[in-house]
Amino acid sequence: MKYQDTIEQAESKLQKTLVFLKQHRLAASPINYSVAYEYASGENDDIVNCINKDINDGCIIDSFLMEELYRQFILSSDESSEKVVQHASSIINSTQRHTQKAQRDSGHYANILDEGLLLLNDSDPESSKQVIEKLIKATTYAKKTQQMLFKALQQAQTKSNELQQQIDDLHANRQLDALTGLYNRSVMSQTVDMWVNNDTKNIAALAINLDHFKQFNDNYGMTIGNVILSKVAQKVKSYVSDSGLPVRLAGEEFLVLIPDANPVTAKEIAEKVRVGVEKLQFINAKNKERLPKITVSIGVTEYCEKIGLDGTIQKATSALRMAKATGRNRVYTD
Ligand SMILES: Nc1nc2c(ncn2[C@@H]2O[C@H](COP(=O)(O)OP(=O)(O)OP(=O)(O)O)[C@@H](O)[C@H]2O)c(=O)[nH]1
Repeated sequence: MKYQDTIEQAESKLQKTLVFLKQHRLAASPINYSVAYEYASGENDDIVNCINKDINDGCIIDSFLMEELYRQFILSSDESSEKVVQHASSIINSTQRHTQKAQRDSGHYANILDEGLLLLNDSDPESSKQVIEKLIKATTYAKKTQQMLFKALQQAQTKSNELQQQIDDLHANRQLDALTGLYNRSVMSQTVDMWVNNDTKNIAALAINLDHFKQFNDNYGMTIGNVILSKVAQKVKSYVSDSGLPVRLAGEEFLVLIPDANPVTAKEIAEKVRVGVEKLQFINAKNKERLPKITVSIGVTEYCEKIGLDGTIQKATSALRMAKATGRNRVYTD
């Protein structure tokens, strides 16, 4: 990021950033601050659009969202991509250097060969012997150059495999939420677009939310809360990742989208997830104390093209609210 503001401009943006953080009750952590600054300065359109949309939709601007925006629009475009690009250009430069040297050497070798063949003379064995010796020397040198080139190409191959791995990791990182390993919102939108374009029928939407999680955080702290959140997410994923797309929608809210699942199947899957989470047992690693049961409430609905993904999420969330209102730790289908 590069800012070339005057002191006055920077101060005004700082003020706006602090107001934003205060307004949304966000701690001034480095990540929250960076995203809030980008928003307040209005320079990062992606961040401005996402936050404005969430505000308009009445969504809470929490540190989870800030982290996602940071990873998606600040971190990814700066550090990680830069490292991969640097790595790629070092491979290309090194391979180019070796190839150019090999080209020069083989041109030189061809000249020596041409000249030598012209000078070979049956009637003058002594001069022919000298020519042959020169040719042997040049051949040995050319062989060495080729071996060096071969080695350099092998190294470039190894490096480019590493690079491919880095690119794959980077790609996966951009798709996954760091805490839970579930997919993020941008993968969700892309996947639903793809399903709709392919005429996929019966996309079930399950909105999943941990019950009384605030109380849990208050009693055991955010760090243990984070571990629980991640374990619950893994459990959810274990039931649906073969057939559907598990997404971390917001702080402690997950959404699972399952194509080709009629309402009966969707309800069955939701019930399996609910029971699976209920059965999880957590032990506090520090004092070996057994932690209270964690349960989830689940709202089930069906994707409706007329109202789109946002409308479908709202419908699933309404069903989830009914599951909460009717006692929690239950599945409600609309
Ligand atoms: N540890 C942790 N907590 C989070 C995270 N994201 C959101 N939360 C917490 O989740 C809690 C959600 O609280 P509420 O929306 O009041 O809901 P609840 O206490 O689960 O109550 P019900 O949903 O009505 O059952 C808040 O305390 C948030 O701070 C996160 O990433 N980690």
